[in-house]
Amino acid sequence: MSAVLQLSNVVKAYGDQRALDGIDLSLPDDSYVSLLGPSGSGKTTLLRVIAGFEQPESGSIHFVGKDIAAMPPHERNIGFVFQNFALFPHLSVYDNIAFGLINRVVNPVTDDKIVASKVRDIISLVGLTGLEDRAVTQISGGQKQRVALARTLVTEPKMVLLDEPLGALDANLRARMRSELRMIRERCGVTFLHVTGSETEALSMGDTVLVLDKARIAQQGDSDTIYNRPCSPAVARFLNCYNLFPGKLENDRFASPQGLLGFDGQPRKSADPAYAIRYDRIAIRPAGQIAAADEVQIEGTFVASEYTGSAVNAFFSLDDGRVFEVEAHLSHRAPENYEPHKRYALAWKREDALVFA
Ligand SMILES: Nc1ncnc2c1ncn2[C@@H]1O[C@H](COP(=O)(O)OP(=O)(O)OP(=O)(O)O)[C@@H](O)[C@H]1O
Repeated sequence: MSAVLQLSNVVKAYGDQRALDGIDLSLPDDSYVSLLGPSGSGKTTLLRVIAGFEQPESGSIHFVGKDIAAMPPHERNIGFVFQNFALFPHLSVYDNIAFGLINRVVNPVTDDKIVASKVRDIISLVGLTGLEDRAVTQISGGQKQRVALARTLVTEPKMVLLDEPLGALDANLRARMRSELRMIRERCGVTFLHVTGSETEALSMGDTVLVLDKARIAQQGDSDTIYNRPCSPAVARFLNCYNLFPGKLENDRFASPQGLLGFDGQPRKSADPAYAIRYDRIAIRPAGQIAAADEVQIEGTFVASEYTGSAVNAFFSLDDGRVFEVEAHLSHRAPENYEPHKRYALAWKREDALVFA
């Protein structure tokens, strides 16, 4: 797959602080890319630099093979969808969508028939047929999101940047719009770069996931790689599905506050040593049970469980006060009841542990 966008060593600073610190990335054409990162990691800044609303201090940006560093935003052919939709409240759905087409600086469309045909195609693409004449103040949050997207797509951009596009929607609608957005993107065949603070959203939506941490790209890969093989403790921590222990390598084991923990395979190089085990790789057994030779086992006191619909998350307190989380998917086993204040053995396979050292 060819690259639609390439950034090389892009630096953007606000005063002494670097919001982007040497970003190298290459985004494939015709794909859904999720951009995930903690608050303040530089996600919005990266979108703004790509769109041309901010000028980087250094580095190059190539879009569809062209250097666009000096090109103003309206000439870039890159669409932008904001979290707050930014619709014109006094205009109808149709007029909001037509506005960008009629008023754009480059190649405005002045023929009413062409405008009508393009707007109607897009309205059908995003599923708003029948609502053309409705005021945008009289439609739902999800419909407003679709108008915002349609208004961008009607200008036929080569790429669309979406900054937390689902952030203003309630949880139910948010989940529905995730698959809608993916479908709309597939139909129009352009690359979407979607900023989100939610790891679930990023992993479920992106063909490619970019993880930004402290102004740098911490990892870029498909969802499966990011989820199963986070490249650093920072990425694992941010994914919110790994228990992490600090410590250091001691021969072929990892010395942690929970004692010496075994693992298979080679540790990944890291300045921040840690032992990581995923929440859903852990078995809960009666305390005192002997672990198998290929397992690692610690003990913890059961605190509480949280039912999430498809899974139950159980929380244990370890001897040093650390909280340890176990996730049981309900498709794998029926939910079990654990006794508060009782000790349990927590076991996992050595091969499932990830070690950074
Ligand atoms: N206009 C500005 N002036 C000064 N500093 C800024 C400006 N915009 C962003 N920053 C700083 O740059 C860093 C990156 O900000 P950015 O908004 O890109 O982060 P983000 O990952 O999008 O965060 P969030 O998820 O909270 O929206 C932050 O430390 C922020 O305080």
